[in-house]
Amino acid sequence: MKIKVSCLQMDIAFGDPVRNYQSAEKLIEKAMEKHPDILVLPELWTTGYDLTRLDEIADQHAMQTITFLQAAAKKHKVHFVGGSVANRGEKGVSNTLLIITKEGEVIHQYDKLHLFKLMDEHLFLEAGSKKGLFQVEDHLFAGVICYDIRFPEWIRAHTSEGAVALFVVAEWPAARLQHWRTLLIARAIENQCYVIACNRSGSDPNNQFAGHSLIIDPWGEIIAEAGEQEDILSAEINLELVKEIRKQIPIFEDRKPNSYY
Ligand SMILES: NC(=O)CCC(=O)C(=O)O
Repeated sequence: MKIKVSCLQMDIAFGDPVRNYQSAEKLIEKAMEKHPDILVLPELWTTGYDLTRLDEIADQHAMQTITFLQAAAKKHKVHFVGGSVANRGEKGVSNTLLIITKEGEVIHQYDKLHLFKLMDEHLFLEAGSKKGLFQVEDHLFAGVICYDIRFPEWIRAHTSEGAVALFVVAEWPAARLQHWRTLLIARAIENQCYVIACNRSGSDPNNQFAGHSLIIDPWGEIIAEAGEQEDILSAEINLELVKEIRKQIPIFEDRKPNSYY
């Protein structure tokens, strides 16, 4: 089964949701020229890391972003791994990944588990606890957020339940571009899954971001990579390849989890 995915590597206006919805709308229109099945947006794309102003700009139950993505999904008949948003709920603000089908149904919301202290997330955000597994047209996928890729056991918790592709949404700084590329390739090889990783471009008052969104096959080969600037990165993924590679080197059968801890 072949699926076309596109990452919207957008520049994010700091603390300005109105501008960011406008930018996203334009990028979505442009991305649809290539007729993708799934569109991916970056982390915290409506606000950026303007965490000190979350009282003003966090999205109440993510409703504004959900409504925006539902309309786009139905208009273009495309599934969304809709990036993450600063989502104000009952217990505070979470960094929430939104999965919306082409029919406009919200099928999963994943709250980032590992909060990144270097960018003050622990001071302003609540950590989640549930996995990012979701199903699109009979395929089991996983969605995680940025710093989560440094935790191989968290990714393995998803692939050992059968996930065949890992979607990563990120605001990853250029200062650690080498980590970004190396970790994503490693997660693809060790889990024998596709990795579709959408980073942002541009800068905010504290960081220059790396761009370099990546689409990596289950053998660890990069099949598409963006540069530093705002861009749309597209590729076709072939989910049969996951089955073939898992058969050739059966790591999921060969694991010895009882000996690991
Ligand atoms: N937004 C993030 O989670 C950034 C993670 C990061 O930069 C890292 O090095 O890890």
